[in-house]
Amino acid sequence: MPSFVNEILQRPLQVACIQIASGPDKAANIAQVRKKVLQAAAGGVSLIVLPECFNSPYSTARFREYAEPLSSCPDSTEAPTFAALQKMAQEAGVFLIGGSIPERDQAGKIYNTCAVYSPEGKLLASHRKMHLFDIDIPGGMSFRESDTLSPGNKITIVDLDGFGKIGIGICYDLRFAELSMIAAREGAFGLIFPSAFNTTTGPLHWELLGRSRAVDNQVYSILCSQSRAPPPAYPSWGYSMISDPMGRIVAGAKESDDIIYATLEPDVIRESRQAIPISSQRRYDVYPDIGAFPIV
Ligand SMILES: NC(=O)CCC(=O)C(=O)O
Repeated sequence: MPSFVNEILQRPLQVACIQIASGPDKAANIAQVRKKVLQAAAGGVSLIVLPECFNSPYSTARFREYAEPLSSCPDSTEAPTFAALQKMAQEAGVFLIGGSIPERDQAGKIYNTCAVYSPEGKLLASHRKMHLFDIDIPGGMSFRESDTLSPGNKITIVDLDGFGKIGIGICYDLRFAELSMIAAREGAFGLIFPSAFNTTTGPLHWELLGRSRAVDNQVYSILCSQSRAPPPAYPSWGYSMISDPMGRIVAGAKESDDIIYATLEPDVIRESRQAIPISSQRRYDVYPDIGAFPIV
């Protein structure tokens, strides 16, 4: 069981979140991301995060058209986005949390998938959005990802060599505290959520959820959103933000395109856990230990 004695974040980590809006031109979306990744990397960061569905419009009717097969050796004709991400990570020399794009499996099912690359361009892991965004708020946001997407079935924890572990979720996954808690209990120092929240729930829940996941688990939470695009595009909330383990927002964007930066500090995790020792105060004599859930 990791603790502050056995550092969960081994050294300070400089992070950037790229907040952009995607449009219908896939090649232009990829080119935009590449430009921003190289720009952020020039600032000396080691980890870059992209938003949800950055290679396509965020639309269930369009996902299949933009979907690509995922492999550790992507073909640039068949999978131009995955191939570009792999190359970008290498070119920039950073860990790259590749937001998400629609992924097509061999059976033709489509997933909302985040691919994670090492600074050498190796595919380290992939996360398929587990909780599909199906909501219907009268007079507000209605969306049904399940019309075209299939859900993933695993919690994704990635070892960033030399730093420690992170947990990955995609947007709506943020609402399910179990995913975050299990990743944190497995030793993640940070929870990363490529996102495209919306303007109905965003004002109420986005900041609340981001800060809560950080405080619940005494880790950093990193929420990277699409920026707000004019109608008829999906109304992304924006407001990418990084919260520290005390729930302080240490970097934040507004609605428009931006790159936000923060340094994640081992001391901040250690100090919050020493000051408020919730991990040793849990009442497993009263309720079950969800953090003991086996990861397959
Ligand atoms: N892309 C998403 O999963 C959106 C989630 C969202 O907006 C919410 O309210 O939850």
